[in-house]
Amino acid sequence: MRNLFTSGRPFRLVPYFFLLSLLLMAGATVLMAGYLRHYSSEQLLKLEKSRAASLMQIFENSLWADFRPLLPLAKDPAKLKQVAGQPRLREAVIRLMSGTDVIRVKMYALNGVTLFSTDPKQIGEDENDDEGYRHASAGTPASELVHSHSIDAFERTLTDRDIISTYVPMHDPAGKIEGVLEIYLDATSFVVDSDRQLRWVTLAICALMAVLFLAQMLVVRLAGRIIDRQAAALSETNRELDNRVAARTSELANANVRLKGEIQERRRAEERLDHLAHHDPLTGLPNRLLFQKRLSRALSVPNLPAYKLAMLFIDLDRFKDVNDTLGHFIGDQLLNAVAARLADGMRAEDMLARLGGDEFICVLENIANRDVAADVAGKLLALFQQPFCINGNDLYLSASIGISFASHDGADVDTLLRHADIAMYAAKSAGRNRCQHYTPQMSAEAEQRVVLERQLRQALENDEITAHYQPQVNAATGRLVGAEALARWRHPTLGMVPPSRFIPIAEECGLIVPLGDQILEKSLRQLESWRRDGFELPSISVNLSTRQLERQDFPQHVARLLQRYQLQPSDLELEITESVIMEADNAVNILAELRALGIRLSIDDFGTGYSSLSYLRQLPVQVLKIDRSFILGIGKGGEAIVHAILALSSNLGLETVAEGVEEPYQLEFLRAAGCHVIQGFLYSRPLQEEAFASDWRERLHTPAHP
Ligand SMILES: Nc1nc2c(ncn2[C@@H]2O[C@H](COP(=O)(O)O[C@H]3[C@@H](O)[C@H](n4cnc5c(=O)[nH]c(N)nc54)O[C@@H]3COP(=O)(O)O)[C@@H](O)[C@H]2O)c(=O)[nH]1
Repeated sequence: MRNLFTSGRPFRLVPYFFLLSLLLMAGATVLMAGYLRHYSSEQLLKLEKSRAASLMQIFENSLWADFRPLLPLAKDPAKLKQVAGQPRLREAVIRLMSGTDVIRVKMYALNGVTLFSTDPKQIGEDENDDEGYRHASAGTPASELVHSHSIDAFERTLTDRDIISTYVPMHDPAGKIEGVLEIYLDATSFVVDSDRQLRWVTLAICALMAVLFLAQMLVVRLAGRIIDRQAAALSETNRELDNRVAARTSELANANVRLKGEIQERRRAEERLDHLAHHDPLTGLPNRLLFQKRLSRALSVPNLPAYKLAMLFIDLDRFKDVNDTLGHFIGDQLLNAVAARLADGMRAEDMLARLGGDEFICVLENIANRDVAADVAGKLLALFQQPFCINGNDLYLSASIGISFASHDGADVDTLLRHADIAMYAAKSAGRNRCQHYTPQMSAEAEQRVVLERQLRQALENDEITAHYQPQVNAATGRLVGAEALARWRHPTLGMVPPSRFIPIAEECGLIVPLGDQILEKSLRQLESWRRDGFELPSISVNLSTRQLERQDFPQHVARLLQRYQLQPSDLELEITESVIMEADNAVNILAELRALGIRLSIDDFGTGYSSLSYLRQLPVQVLKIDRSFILGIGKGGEAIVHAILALSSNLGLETVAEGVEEPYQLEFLRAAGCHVIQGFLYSRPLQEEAFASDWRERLHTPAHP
């Protein structure tokens, strides 16, 4: 709002007030002076009127009788002049008025004719037009003040005079007006006095007004300065305020911009958090949480028909080996590549999620029938036929898939997931790289595994686990060079439980540590026992699991056992698979400690893992066992691989053991190729200690060929 202080033009109070006040005061002074003048002349006239009335009374009493006879002559002016002009009358009047201020007397008849005048020239003149005369003839005395430069008085001429002429009615004895008397009074002295007084009074008023004006001006000027200062201060304050408001507005605008930015940033952060909370950071696929939410929603449809929604549980085969041998960086890249390939192979409406590790879930909604799920699973498995190129290396991989159907195999997320997992496990057990539909039988088997675990625990407590021994024969000489101790479990009711059944369970539940310890101690005790009996078996091989190798005191434990049974470290060979070495924490150091003790170390199932050759060179191993799968290839085109492994082993300065040799041609090939030791059913199955001793005691020194 624009006002005095904000309009930009300061209000000039003093000049405005000066002008206005001057005008008002001058006006007031003029009015007051005028009024005083008017009042004093009124007073003067009033006074003169009363004096005239008194003089009239005197005149009426003294002389009117002499003049009354003139009244009839008013109709005849000539005659009137003659009669009224008589000096006698004039002198009588002058005599009567002498000593007074009266300078002229006139009388009028009621017809307006001048009946008498101390100036004889005026006798007979008509005064009808005179206002004073008209008022007096009507009964009202009237006075008027005039200034005369020159007037004839009784006996002289007066100059510059203020004259008051007063008209008063003359009455007959009955009180009836019969004429008018006009008396001229010289009021000059009064007027001069009055004017002088009036001048003084006016001067006093002017002085008072001037003082008042000056006082006002001082006050107003002072007030003006104060107002100016306040206005300036106010204006400054306003400016400051405006500046502050502008600055604050700008700050607020900036803050608003920042706030908007922060809100957007927060929204983005929330979206990121939400995305992180619901997605796998490695592959970007939905994670377990999002998968559960979406599946719960899909399952909440009432009366969902069977075989309309399928869940595919995908687990990569031997992925752990990749991770362990090639490292997590390659493993992560491989998982990413797998996720991308799986996503490409699926319909947009299907959901692919990563549960963690190498486990993926695929949910197929609105499928036509049960076969569709198997078809999709087949397509997904086919995606693995091509290698994954990671860091320039072609990696071959397969997957196992378990399938469960909503309604049919479970109504909720957990049940469906558990059953798909069980089916996947069955696919793995059946040889991997395949898919399996869930069946209740699988659950039964899973339960059996739980039962078996409990029974295995009891078996260990009851010392039901024994060791059987399989001979190892020098390929060139046919002499017995050692034996591999293999765990055997004869259950009181189940009978013989194969190691392929209970060893994986023992590894899963951790029972492999006490089991491995028992086999190790029993083998060493047996070796010591045989030697006491004169059966000088050169050495004994024992399998080692990841969990055992992870025990930091394992080398000391082995050393104590060797000492207990008075054996040399070289009497013992420990077999470790590539995956065991890769899986176990600190494996290389533990192996180094074992080697430092003098214990022989052997790489078991060589060729099935992913260990790199450079890594192999660093291991303190002395023996390399060629996996049975390669031996099976002999005679079937797989000889080159066996040659390569033997050459590698030779280059590394390792002894080579071929396991799973069943056929004579395999033996012939291996012997010709330079393999050092043969182990397999061709020579013997694993045997109980007595059988082993009785069968092989003699063959220590005598070459024994099958
Ligand atoms: N950690 C431990 N693992 C152990 C222990 N005892 C056994 N095992 C491992 O269990 C797997 C199965 O063993 P098993 O059924 O005893 O099979 C062994 C041999 O019987 C078998 N073999 C030997 N020769 C032949 C043959 O000519 N044909 C044929 N079909 N099978 C044959 O090979 C198994 C020996 O394998 P390996 O140990 O790799 O030399 C097996 O992986 C065992 O390692 C234990 O105490 N601890």
